[in-house]
Amino acid sequence: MAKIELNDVSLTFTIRQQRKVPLKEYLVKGLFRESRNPRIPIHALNHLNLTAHDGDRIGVVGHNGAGKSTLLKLLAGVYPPTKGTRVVEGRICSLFDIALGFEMDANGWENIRYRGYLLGETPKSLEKKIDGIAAFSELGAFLDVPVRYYSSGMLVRLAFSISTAVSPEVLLVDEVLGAGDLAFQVKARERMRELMAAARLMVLVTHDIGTLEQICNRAIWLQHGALMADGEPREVVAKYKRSVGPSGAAHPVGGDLSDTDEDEPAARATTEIRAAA
Ligand SMILES: Nc1ncnc2c1ncn2[C@@H]1O[C@H](COP(=O)(O)OP(=O)(O)OP(=O)(O)O)[C@@H](O)[C@H]1O
Repeated sequence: MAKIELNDVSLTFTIRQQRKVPLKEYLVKGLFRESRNPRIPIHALNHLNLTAHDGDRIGVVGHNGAGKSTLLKLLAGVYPPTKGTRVVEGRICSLFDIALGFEMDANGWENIRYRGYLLGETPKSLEKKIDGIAAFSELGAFLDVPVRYYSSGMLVRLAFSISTAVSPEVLLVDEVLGAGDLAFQVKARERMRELMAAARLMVLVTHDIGTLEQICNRAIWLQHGALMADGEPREVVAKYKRSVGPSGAAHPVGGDLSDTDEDEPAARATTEIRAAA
């Protein structure tokens, strides 16, 4: 049985206003002082409650920076909640940032093994799947070459072929359908359809409302990290669309930057971005 249970979950990132600066500038400008380089909390998720069970196919909608990807990463266990509790039961398959984390000096075959083990395969179970993974990637002789020499599209092919060879119970997907070239996309879509049908529980982040309404039986709408609506996809999407309005500029993008955070964030991101405060 697969299950997701988020109880009053909040996730706050803390960033610094200044980007990375040379040591000299850091000392001369006194950037070590809190007042000169203040911490800025970004409330990416705000007091979220969500329960999902077998059979739920949840589509997540919301503006840029609403917290959709952060929610997926929290469900996958990449980020712990700053506040509240997260329970996810079932074997998780995460389809986001899939081309990251390869061993660049290892070849394709070796990377299939490394990643397969990370996904919970055993040497025995992987042996049965490895030829299928290689065939799906269509990388042929390139599988003997260190992945450092792959193009970005070839890396995506390999990553997608491995990640989708498992049988997930909880499938977490973030706009992955644009993977690879045109020929690969056709195959990838078919594979995704099979995977989604096989998963017990799915959470899909997408800006493609048509796909969401086709695939999902439930939708949630996030705005500045808060849950605005949860229910039947058409109704939730209609509410989201109404909030955007005909001009398309109903609310500022990004997470909530209001300075009302009382928490010491558990997930402090090291980031070089200059906060657009
Ligand atoms: N690693 C990080 N460090 C600091 N802030 C972050 C980090 N990741 C996300 N954020 C912030 O958290 C907020 C939510 O970001 P998230 O990526 O979850 O949005 P999203 O809804 O997926 O947006 P989009 O539709 O643009 O992909 C944003 O304000 C973003 O700036």
